[in-house]
Amino acid sequence: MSNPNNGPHLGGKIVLGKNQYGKAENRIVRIYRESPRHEIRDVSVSTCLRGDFSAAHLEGDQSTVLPTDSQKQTAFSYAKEKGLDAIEEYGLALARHFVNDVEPVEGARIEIEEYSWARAVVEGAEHDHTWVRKGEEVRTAAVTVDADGTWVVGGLKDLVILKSTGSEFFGFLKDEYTVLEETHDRVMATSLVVQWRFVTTEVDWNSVYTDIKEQIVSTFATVHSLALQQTLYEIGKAVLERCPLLAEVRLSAPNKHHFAHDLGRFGVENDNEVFHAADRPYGLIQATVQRSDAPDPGPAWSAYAGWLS
Ligand SMILES: O=c1[nH]c(=O)c2[nH]c(=O)[nH]c2[nH]1
Repeated sequence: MSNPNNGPHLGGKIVLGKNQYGKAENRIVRIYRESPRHEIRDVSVSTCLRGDFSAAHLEGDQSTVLPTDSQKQTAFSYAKEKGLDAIEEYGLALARHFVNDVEPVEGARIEIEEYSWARAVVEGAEHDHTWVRKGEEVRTAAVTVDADGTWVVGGLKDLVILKSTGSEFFGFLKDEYTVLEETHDRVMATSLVVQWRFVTTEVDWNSVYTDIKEQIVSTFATVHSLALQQTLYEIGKAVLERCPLLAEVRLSAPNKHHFAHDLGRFGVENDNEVFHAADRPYGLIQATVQRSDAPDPGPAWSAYAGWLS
């Protein structure tokens, strides 16, 4: 085909680049019903296999391809066989299985989200087998296993948090387009995504998770914020100080702007009491906080969903 452009014409050989495949977002609910007081776990599990799958791409030869359906079936069966308590532990079991027991698989990544449920309170008592969905945050885990090692990243997302004072934003750089007014008292709100990289798999996953979440919330509340950037750094620092098993914390925070609404037009005073909660656009502030001696992250952050974007 002729190239109508005057730019460079490339004639190199076409080759297959990086590739991976798996079953995304298996929605698995596990009920523990050994006693009348049932337990529930509710997760979304994505499996992803890495290795030499070039024959499938180049020749349509499936002899090394473990179907994504088999990966899905394994994820469901492991919810019974291995149990589904800490999502990090369950992810480790799945990843190790694919790498150790399925011959062509050189690496596996398991990404999990957990949706939490609280026992319904009926006539003043917690019910044995009815729950209401907790909306507070989604717990996350990403486990990678390959020939070079094992990496576990824990985390949470959708933690919507707001403070009604204790936040300022002033002294910022100004140019001819700057109209933003300085403030010494504003609402600060965000929906936090925080991920933390472990340096070991010898972890009491659930209690560490509880500690980290508590630290995130208390740091957000108690740091007098001069910017969301500073708050993120302080959260990352406090989490690392609290948990020596972590090398690195990554944070992403949309600045959910709350603009004091102009009531002066109606002769009504608005002393930081009535706000327009704007949903977009939003500032998006992201930061990594790590120890100076953090080991190399390897493929810890090499995500499955969104990998090609
Ligand atoms: O905490 C903030 N950081 C910014 O970088 C920024 N930019 C902005 O307009 N408002 C804010 N707030």
